[in-house]
Amino acid sequence: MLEKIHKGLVVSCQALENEPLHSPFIMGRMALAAEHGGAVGIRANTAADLYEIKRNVKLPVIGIVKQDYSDSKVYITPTIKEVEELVFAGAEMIATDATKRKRPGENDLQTFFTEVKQKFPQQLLMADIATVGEAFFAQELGFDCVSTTLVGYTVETAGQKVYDHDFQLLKEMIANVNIPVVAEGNILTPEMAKRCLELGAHAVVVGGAITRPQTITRRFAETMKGPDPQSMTWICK
Ligand SMILES: CC(=O)N[C@H](C=O)[C@@H](O)[C@H](O)[C@H](O)COP(=O)(O)O
Repeated sequence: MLEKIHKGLVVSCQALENEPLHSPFIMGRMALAAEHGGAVGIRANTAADLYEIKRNVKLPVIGIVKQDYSDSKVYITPTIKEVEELVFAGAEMIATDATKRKRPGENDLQTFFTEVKQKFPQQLLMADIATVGEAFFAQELGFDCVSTTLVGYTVETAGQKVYDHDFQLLKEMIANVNIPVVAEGNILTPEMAKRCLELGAHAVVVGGAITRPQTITRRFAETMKGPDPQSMTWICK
């Protein structure tokens, strides 16, 4: 799979229960539209969406299950239960939160990783991380690749965006790890995606800017209301 997505666009087709497009049927069609547009892979949430997406496209899929547990802030594929669902649904790669935060049941990342590898030794695993240290630790554990998915979504990185200072964090990750680094999270334009590849990203995952019409609409509406349309703060910060 890593070869198939190399230097390409992976489109994240996700809509949670509280989002207007929540439906495996719609995600299947989103994935088809992405395939028609030139995507080389899909990222999908839940086994149900994954099944439907696989009925619609031939592209490899990075699977996740977003699941909240009361005793942990980790919600992207937090336990072996979600991993099992994705393996049986046929995910070519499975992404999981690989920050150092405690997982449900006081589990830590290393124990979880060992459990997954024992049960599914052939399964490709993507580490969703937020810092260079987490990227390095994921490599040490044996993850197949890292993705910048969680930059800005942990306490340590609150307020940060992956594109800050011309993708400084992405550059540092690429310089510090040998496994592929995927750029993901708040990649809002084709130019930003291209820049990530120029900097050495293995691939780029784009979600909201392609598959969340409510956020695309909001960006238009808010920019149109703003006093200075030239400022374009949402891409230039
Ligand atoms: C932080 C988190 O939960 N990210 C999720 C991970 O799968 C998705 O909601 C994002 O859509 C995906 O990472 C792509 O990012 P963006 O939608 O910004 O292009």
